[in-house]
Parts: sequence; structure tokens; C-alpha cells
Amino acid sequence: MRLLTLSQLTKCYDGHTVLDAVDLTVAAGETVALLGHNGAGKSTLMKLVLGLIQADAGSVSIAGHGPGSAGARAQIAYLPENAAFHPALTGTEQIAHFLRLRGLDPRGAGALLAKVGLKEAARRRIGTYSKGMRQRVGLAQALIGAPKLMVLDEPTSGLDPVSRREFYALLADLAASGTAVLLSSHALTEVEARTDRIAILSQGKLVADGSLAALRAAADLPMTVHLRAAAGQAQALVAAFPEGVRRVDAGGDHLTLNCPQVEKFAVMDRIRGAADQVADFDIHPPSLDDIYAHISRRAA
Ligand SMILES: Nc1ncnc2c1ncn2[C@@H]1O[C@H](COP(=O)(O)OP(=O)(O)OP(=O)(O)O)[C@@H](O)[C@H]1O
Repeated sequence: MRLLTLSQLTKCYDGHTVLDAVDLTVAAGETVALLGHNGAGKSTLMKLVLGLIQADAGSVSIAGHGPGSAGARAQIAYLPENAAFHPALTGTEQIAHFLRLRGLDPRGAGALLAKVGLKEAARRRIGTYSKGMRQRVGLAQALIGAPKLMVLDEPTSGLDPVSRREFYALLADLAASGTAVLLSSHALTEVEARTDRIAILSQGKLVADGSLAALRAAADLPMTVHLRAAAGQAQALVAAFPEGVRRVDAGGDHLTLNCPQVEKFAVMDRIRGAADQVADFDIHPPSLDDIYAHISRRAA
């Protein structure tokens, strides 16, 4: 079931189009990463979804409800990049306060904080929390009312690698229970393995939308193969891969090859043929960084 549908969504500021006829959907249980350079239109898109600003053309549907309507607000939760909380309140007091504002039982705060891994710290003042812990308070707040769609603006910016991994594990649990997640990020490598689909905005236009595998296939970028020569075999190894064909770098006992996708079996055969000269080799498929740079360059 589609929880978010954007159709031809367009927004202009001062005669300048910052979002240009964007079509995008997010289904129940799906996690979609929205990528784009500074000023690409990510926050504008999220503000339109939240109903904070009005579109100039096109539409937003949140499970059939218009953005900002009571029906949409009941389904959607938002976590801003830097959620701010009162430092003097404990985690429990802060979440209980938000629960009361939503007309819900404040005794639910403990369960929400436990869900985001803050059970032990729940009675401590938020002023003593690390950034990662404050981000978890934000997630606990976003979970109030069991939203069906979560909109997260750069949720892991400033978090250390372990906190990032834990945050994505929480998102994976939410997605497994059917929540749709739309998140923006600049950290390409971290969304690479943790999202179902990647949507790329460039100058307000949606220039890519698909799984990493689909984007990788469409970009058709070469793989990189690093070879290490066996002892005394450096020259023979370099000679086995003529310059100008696939070799892009040779230095000392190392050799780097560019391997177009269509040639990967042929290159593997060739490496096997040179097995006596090779001590070891690694294959690197194009990363999301490579694919993103390629798609952005093409769009520009
Ligand atoms: N209220 C506004 N008035 C005029 N221009 C605006 C307004 N809000 C955003 N813009 C412009 O719209 C464009 C898109 O901005 P937006 O904040 O959506 O980008 P973003 O992709 O979220 O960028 P970042 O990654 O830096 O947060 C930018 O050129 C920005 O200057």
C-alpha cells in the first residue's frame, strides 16, 4: 500500500523553480533515501509533505489525505535534523509532555524510550545526553501515535558510526512492522546498504529513483580491480594487461584495472590466466558515491 504519493509536485520561490514536477511514492514497509546536493530541494519536498508550505502545482497524498490535514497528521511523524529538547527535563518527562499534548496517556513514555534504547537513561536530564541519545529522544517522540509514515531530515548527521548503525537498526524494525520511511541524507555510503530505494534530486528535478542495483545497472559504471603481484612478478603482471586497454594505474607491485560490466567475465578469465603472477586481487563494484556523482554530472 502506498503511504506517500507525490505527483508532479512543483514549488517556486521568487519565480525560481526549486522543485520541478517531482513524482515519488513510498509504500508501507519501504525505506526510501532522498539524496541531493545542498539546495537540491530535499527540505522543500519534506515541508510540502508535512503541509508546512503549499505547492504551486501537483499534489501530495498521505494515504489518501491532503498534506497538513487532520487525517494526514494522524499518519505522519517528522524528525528534524537537529531536534531540540529542554535540557532540564528528563527523557521520561519530555516524552510524557509530548504524549499529553497528543491527548495520550503519559505513562506510555517509558515504553517509547525503551524502544529506542533509552531505558537506562530515561530518568536522566536530557542536558546530560549525548547527541546520539538526543536523536533517539527525537525518534521516540516521532513514534508517538504509531505513525504509518516517518519523514526524517538527515537523521544521522553528527552521529558516530556505532550510533548510526543502531539508528538504522531501529528504522529497520519500524519498516519491518510496516512503517514507510522517507529520509534525507548526505551520507551516501550509509544509505547504500540500509534503504530499499534511492531517489536523487538535482536542481529540483528527480533524476533517479530505484534500488541501488537498478541505479548501478543504469549507470553502467566500470568495476575496479586491484591486483597485487606475486614476488618478483610485477613486470610480468603489468605486461599481461596492456596499457590503454583496462589498466589505469601500475606502481610497484600493484596494478589497478578498469573493468566495464560487460567485460567482467573476460577480465576474470584473464586474471586466472595470469594466476602465477598474482598474489591477491580485490574487486570493487562502483559505490553509491560513484553512481551519485555520475548521475548528478549527467543531470547537470
Ligand atoms: N523560503 C524560501 N524562500 C526563497 N528560497 C527558498 C526558501 N526555502 C528554500 N529556498 C531555496 O530553495 C532551494 C532548495 O532549498 P532546500 O532547503 O529545499 O534544499 P535542500 O536540498 O534541503 O538543501 P540542504 O541539503 O542544504 O539542506 C534553495 O535554492 C533554497 O535557497
